[in-house]
Amino acid sequence: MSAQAMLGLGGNIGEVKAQLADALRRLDALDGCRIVAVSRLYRTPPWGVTDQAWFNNACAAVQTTLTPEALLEACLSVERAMKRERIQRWGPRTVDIDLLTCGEEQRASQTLSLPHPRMTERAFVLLPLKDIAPDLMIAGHSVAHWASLSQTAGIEPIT
Ligand SMILES: Nc1nc2nc(S)n(CCO)c2c(=O)[nH]1
Repeated sequence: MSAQAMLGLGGNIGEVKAQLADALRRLDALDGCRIVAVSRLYRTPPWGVTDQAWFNNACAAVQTTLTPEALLEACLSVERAMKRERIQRWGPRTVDIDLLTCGEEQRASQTLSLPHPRMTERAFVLLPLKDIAPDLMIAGHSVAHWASLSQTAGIEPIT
């Protein structure tokens, strides 16, 4: 059984563009995962902890035969392989991979919430996601609609 999942990728330490490209290559190389679309890269103001460097963000679509739980573990394994350090919650990071959606799956556990609970509030997710899935429905509205409501001040595509 195959489904399309959406990932949010970001970072604000180091050569982020190269790091995100490496993360996507690693995901694409995993059994049961195939990257089928990647958004432009965006420069975005930090959300959450605001006194930190601006981020680079992108979104990717993955065709996958993995369960949501296995896909989450695959994303965490790529972060570990790239030595992503979790220093401070919502603080600076080299590379971060968020599982946003996985087909029509819904989850609400300690380890996994699907769709991602904050994705409709985050312009750094919605703008890249609109590049590749503008008509994806989240909580009754399209990604394009959520993006039109989001605070996009200062967010620019880099690529
Ligand atoms: N602009 C921006 N702000 C963020 N705050 C957090 S936490 N993160 C990590 C994503 O969960 C980001 C991010 O990727 N981009």
